[in-house]
Amino acid sequence: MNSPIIELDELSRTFVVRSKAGGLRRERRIVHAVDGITASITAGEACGYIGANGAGKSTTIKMLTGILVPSSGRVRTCGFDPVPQRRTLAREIGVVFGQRSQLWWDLPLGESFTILAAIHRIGAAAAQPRIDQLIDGLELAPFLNTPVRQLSLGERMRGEVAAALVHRPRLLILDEPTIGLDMISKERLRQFLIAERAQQGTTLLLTTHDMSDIERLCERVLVVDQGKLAYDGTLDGLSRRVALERVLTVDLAEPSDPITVDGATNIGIELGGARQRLSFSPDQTTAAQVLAEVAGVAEVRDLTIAEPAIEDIVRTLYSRAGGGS
Ligand SMILES: Nc1ncnc2c1ncn2[C@@H]1O[C@H](COP(=O)(O)OP(=O)(O)OP(=O)(O)O)[C@@H](O)[C@H]1O
Repeated sequence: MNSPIIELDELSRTFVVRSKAGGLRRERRIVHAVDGITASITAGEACGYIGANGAGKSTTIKMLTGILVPSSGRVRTCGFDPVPQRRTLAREIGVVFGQRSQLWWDLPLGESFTILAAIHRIGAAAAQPRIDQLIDGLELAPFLNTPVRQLSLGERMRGEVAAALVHRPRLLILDEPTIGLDMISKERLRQFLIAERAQQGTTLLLTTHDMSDIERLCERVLVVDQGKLAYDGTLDGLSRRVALERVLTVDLAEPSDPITVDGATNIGIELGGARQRLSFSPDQTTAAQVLAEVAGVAEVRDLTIAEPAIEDIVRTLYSRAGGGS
């Protein structure tokens, strides 16, 4: 359990971007997509890799999986040098890109799994129990004969996860696995991943813009900003450091004067007082407590709770650290 499965040592990747600068002139700009990241992930861990758009997450994953050559520094994945040893590495890892498919679009979903088993040189007798296990865990039985292009996004994503796990990889890398999914599909996928990890001891590395993915799946978070590592630690530690407010929005049966509640600030009245927004710090009170107090003075018809956005977390982390660089 203690050997590192991912080792990044001053890992960097730059891109040269050329853009028009008026007339025939072209400007040459260097983008430091990943800028000296050092981190080590131990076998069996579940890590979230988060950051704003363009922070460098996908570029890191491409280097980890051997798709992209680092400009400098070192990366080892499952003990291999990913680019030269990409084929060997492919037997040890599973990768799911939320935006890209590894399934055969025109083939029935079930056939993709058999083809993938053959690609990984797993005999039919050994592959079938594993495929059945994945079909069962991801509730894929109703779609096995459906061509992939006819699947809904949620069904396809479950298919993608199964495809990435047919060969029992030690490391599963998920790039935005829940993007575009409804709440129920997200939760199903998360529950499966929790169970898979418990049963197989699979290491998870996932990028996401959804903090609930991190809360449910990961005990460790790495925050990347402008290619640099801004935080590496527990989610609790991150929340303590950033301590971002949550916002409870309540729709009331009747318009009301501004409601005041201990430990929360009323930050907005809409619909003539029928909708009110209360901001609170999770360090000081809970959503349930705030809601109970509101319900004590008005009848609540509906409510939503907004979690802090990853963009806000990164911005706050940096402003507290003195701006980063
Ligand atoms: N092939 C490329 N050529 C030029 N620039 C690139 C290339 N790939 C990435 N970049 C730039 O590198 C930076 C990091 O991009 P990357 O895709 O790794 O970010 P990300 O954190 O995955 O973002 P997102 O959350 O939007 O997917 C961005 O500024 C991006 O424009």
